[in-house]
Amino acid sequence: MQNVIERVLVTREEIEKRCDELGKEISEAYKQDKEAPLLVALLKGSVPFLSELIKHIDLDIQFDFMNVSSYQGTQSVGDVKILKDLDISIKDRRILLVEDIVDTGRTLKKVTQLLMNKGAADVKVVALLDKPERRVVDIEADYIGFTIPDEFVVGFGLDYNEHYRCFPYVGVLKKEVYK
Ligand SMILES: O=P(O)(O)OC[C@H]1O[C@H](OP(=O)(O)OP(=O)(O)O)[C@H](O)[C@@H]1O
Ligand code: HPA
Ligand SMILES: [Mg+2]
Repeated sequence: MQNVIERVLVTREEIEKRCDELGKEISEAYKQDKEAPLLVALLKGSVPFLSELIKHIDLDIQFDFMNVSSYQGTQSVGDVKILKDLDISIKDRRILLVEDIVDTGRTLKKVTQLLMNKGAADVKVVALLDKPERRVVDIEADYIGFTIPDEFVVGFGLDYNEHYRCFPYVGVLKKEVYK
């Protein structure tokens, strides 16, 4: 275990197994549609999760990326800025938003509203992690990988100031790293 990690919360094997389950659920939910959903992944944290999840979705899905930023270090700054918009038109498309974590919920709320305003037929959310104790806005993901306690986590896409994203598991960051 890397020495900045206090303890591992979710192992690589648990993530793979859960992505398989989520992929099957999602495939089942959208299988009657004429057109498969467009997965919209939020850069950068959701990239490892998107990569694992799409292996398990048995539909002709497409994916695209948006980049919004809301965190500096371990602090949510409240204001969600759009740094990169979508390339593909989402008018009348069913969207599945792919997130690494729902924490305060501000990012999800803002992006969901934005996609609806652009004319999406429907927006659902799949999140690898959910930290419900930290929520400040009323929003929930439709598909959740793991519910975790109120601790700052890194790995499998999640960073602390752009570090530790590439750990293959999700772990609690030692407080001495950021205090
Ligand atoms: O529920 P919230 O409190 O809004 O927090 C969740 C969001 O914050 C992080 O993004 P960040 O801005 O750190 O971008 P990143 O994915 O590039 O790390 C994370 O990846 C989520 O998108
Ligand atoms: O616990 C977290 N870790 C990394 N990034 C985050 N963005 C929101 N919560 C977290
Ligand atoms: Mg981040």
